[in-house]
Amino acid sequence: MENDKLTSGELQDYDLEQDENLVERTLRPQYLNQYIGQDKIKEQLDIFIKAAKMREESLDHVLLFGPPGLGKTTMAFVIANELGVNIKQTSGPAIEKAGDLVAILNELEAGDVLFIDEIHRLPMSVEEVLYSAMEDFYIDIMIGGSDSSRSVHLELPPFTLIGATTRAGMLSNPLRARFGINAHMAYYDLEDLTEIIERTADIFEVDITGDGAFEMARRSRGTPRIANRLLKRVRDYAQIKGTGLIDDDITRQALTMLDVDASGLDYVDQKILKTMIEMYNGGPVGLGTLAVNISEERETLEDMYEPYLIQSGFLVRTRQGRCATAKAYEHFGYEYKGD
Ligand SMILES: Nc1ncnc2c1ncn2[C@@H]1O[C@H](COP(=O)(O)OP(=O)(O)OP(=O)(O)O)[C@@H](O)[C@H]1O
Ligand SMILES: [Mg+2]
Repeated sequence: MENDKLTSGELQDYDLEQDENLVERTLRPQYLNQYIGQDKIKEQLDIFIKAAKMREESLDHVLLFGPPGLGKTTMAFVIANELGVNIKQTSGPAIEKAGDLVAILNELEAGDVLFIDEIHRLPMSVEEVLYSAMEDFYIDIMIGGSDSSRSVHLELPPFTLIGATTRAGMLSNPLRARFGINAHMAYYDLEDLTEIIERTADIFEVDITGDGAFEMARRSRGTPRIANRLLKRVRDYAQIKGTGLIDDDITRQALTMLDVDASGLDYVDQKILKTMIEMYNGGPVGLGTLAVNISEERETLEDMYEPYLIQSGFLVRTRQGRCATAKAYEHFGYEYKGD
């Protein structure tokens, strides 16, 4: 160890990050039967995986799409475990040029999984190399300078590409068409979220009542990552303000302190809806205008906030823009004059 070369600050950051990664890894389900919810996707994958293994072929390419924190990365690792193969993980923005992708592809062994997160952010020149790799397991690469450049044909072992994206709409048609299996991840229902929270509590060895888990599930925006994060914070609260036991009462107190309201709307969700109601008469208002008003990136609103607000009936998308619904008015105690 060359600790003397690190300042204590650097060392501390490093340790914290390791710690966080470790927690994340222990929380991740490893196999399909440990993965809670998304029943339809699990049922399909189970069949396709078994069939591919029986034929000793690589699994068809899989596209996972859905809002952040629903378990896409987790699912990619589960698929590789079920197949009993290695998984290599990278992301769209990390692959800057075709050569980067060639280097990654070159290391794959037959049947391996290549997981590309945020696949909608692949540069076009890289995407084009992926087409033949996905379809026929070869790539043609240009090597040498401008005068002496020639094309080299490289055969690849059969592999499974798993792409994850929060925005299926941003994927080009040729890329999308090359995925044989499309899995649209949905927000989790209360029953599944309660189970996820109870599972995580079990791993953390904290005591939680059924009512406590349910109350937390109600406020988790249908998202396992949020559920796990709330659990960590409520655990802290229960330890300091209570006996350590997490029940519905402690959960409500802790989440009120965290500005998570009874419908699971966080500070930004609340700000979006209140801005629409108070400043724009409930809409229609354009997404860009909203983003400026609440000082968030437009993309963040579209990927992280809007889908849940739509799904839970607080917001609708119209041709003219976004509108707050009667449910949103009622939620904040405003009188609804629309419809
Ligand atoms: N079905 C599930 N059962 C139990 N825990 C889950 C499940 N799905 C996700 N989780 C947990 O939720 C967290 C987030 O999952 P994950 O990182 O896979 O989400 P993601 O969809 O890849 O998010 P992002 O789009 O931000 O990359 C992880 O800690 C994971 O352990
Ligand atoms: Mg992920």
